[in-house]
Amino acid sequence: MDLSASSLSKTHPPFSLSSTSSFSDQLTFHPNYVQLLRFRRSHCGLFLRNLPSISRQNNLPPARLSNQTFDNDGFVLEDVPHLTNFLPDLPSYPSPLQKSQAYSIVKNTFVNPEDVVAQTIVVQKDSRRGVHFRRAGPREKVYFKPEEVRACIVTCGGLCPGINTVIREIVCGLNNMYGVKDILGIEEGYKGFYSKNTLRLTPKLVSDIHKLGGTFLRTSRGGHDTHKIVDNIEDRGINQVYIIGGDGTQKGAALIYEEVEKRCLQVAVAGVPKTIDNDIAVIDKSFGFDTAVEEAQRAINAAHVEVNSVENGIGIVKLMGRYSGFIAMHATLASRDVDCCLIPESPFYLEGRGGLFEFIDQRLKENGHLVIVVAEGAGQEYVAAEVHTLEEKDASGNKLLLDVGPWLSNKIKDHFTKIRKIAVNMKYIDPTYMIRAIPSNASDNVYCTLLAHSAVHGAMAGYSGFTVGPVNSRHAYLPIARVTERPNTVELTGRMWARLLESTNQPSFVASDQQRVDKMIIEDTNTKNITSI
Ligand SMILES: Nc1ncnc2c1ncn2[C@@H]1O[C@H](COP(=O)(O)OP(=O)(O)O)[C@@H](O)[C@H]1O
Ligand SMILES: O=P(O)(O)OC[C@H]1O[C@](O)(COP(=O)(O)O)[C@@H](O)[C@@H]1O
Ligand SMILES: [Mg+2]
Repeated sequence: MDLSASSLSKTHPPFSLSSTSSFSDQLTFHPNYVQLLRFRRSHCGLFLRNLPSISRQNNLPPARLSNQTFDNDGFVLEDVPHLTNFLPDLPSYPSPLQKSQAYSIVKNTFVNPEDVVAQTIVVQKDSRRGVHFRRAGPREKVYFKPEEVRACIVTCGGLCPGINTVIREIVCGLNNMYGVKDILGIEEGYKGFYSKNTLRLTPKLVSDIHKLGGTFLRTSRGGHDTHKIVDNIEDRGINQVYIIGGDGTQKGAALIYEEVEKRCLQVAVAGVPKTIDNDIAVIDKSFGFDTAVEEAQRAINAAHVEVNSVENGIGIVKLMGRYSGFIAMHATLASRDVDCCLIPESPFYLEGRGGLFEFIDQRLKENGHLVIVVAEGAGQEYVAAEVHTLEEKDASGNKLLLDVGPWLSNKIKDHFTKIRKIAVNMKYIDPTYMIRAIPSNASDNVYCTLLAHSAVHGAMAGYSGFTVGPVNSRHAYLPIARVTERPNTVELTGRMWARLLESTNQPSFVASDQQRVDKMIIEDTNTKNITSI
């Protein structure tokens, strides 16, 4: 089975199959597999602007290879687009890596075009083969002459440890592996395409940036205007676009790719997923996450030292995690000093049997102190019920969260001092931005290097409209929609959460039916002041 992009377009020359409607799906049969080709007759040519760029190879309608299915044992390849899908005459060249001193000693310098990465690796004897992604890595043929490449890099959304390493490694990877010299930095996120001058990036300029937190290119939320961005890409003669950002950014990258395809531009659009929350689906984990978990240990440790030194000490540490509690869960598991971890995925309650107050009471009696880790997105519904503010959004349209940390601290303090008449020593720590702003640790640095290089190899090989990331430890090219269609969240029925519950012995807050009924009666009794249950 030959899955190389060129062989697919050779085996099934897309434009020999004509289609008169603007969208039509055609099935073409191959001895080994069924290939679903969706041909989109769109407006190539109508959008051609008066530019000398190498993008205007022809006016043929773009075709998209949406996926291929191995028909007899359930093999599915969720492929990424290739420039030859809509520029079938695009010439290819031998990869400059063939002459690289470093790579010449590698046994297999190039990835076999048929290599794929399985999404599910735990299988049974009779399992269907399931979903696969194209393996990332250098290809024997490239679709850009190094001297004709003008690449650009942009970073969008919130900060995350490791962004600078990714920037550095895209610049150095393009330069050292492929001899690409013309690399531009787009400053301050998507809006920088049309509102800022570019910055010329050289290996020398970026050589030390991996030691710094933040993003060398600065960042922003909002400001995604697909047409203005793609106009700008054309105007500047850019033909490789590297986009580092989270789910919102990757959705924006998909729109940029669609527009590029519509205009038939020879532009490779490569996404590198970034999120400190680890909420990007499909990939094993996001860069900077390890660093964040490690740095969170310092805050948890401080809280533990503080509460261990006083009477009835209660430490609360707030960690990032808008909708996904991965940082809180992993930081808790790693630390073993945490008594209770609250995450957005697991609703909790304060009062009554099995509630947080009862648990705090027990731990104070047993140990004289406790530490709670709370993810910023936890308990939002309770805070909202009491703090009456208008629902606000940031410039990207993300809902602004209410601050659960001070709310929880006050609730606990009030309950123990006013109702239980127990003096507690509350120590509240919010290290969220301090964690996000640090440089990446050693393992994230290596990870960022692999991500950056995968993106560079993919773009040079002519893939476009893809994102990169490890799937079961092997780096792959992923369709952007696959990583943005739903967020990655902590599975409450998974073993990792069970490990956490087992390690803290905190309430699961999943009350049994009887507990629920009892709790409702107690709450009802409290409000109506009825004594009989
Ligand atoms: N659905 C979307 N379509 C296009 N662009 C988007 C979308 N969501 C967000 N963006 C753009 O992506 C950038 C970053 O998005 P944001 O949500 O702030 O961060 P992140 O990428 O980290 O999730 C912003 O410039 C924003 O305008
Ligand atoms: O204050 P800011 O910069 O808007 O960022 C806060 C948000 O950014 C994050 O760190 C990450 O969000 P993104 O991945 O969308 O950038 C969230 O955990 C947090 O809620
Ligand atoms: Mg996001």
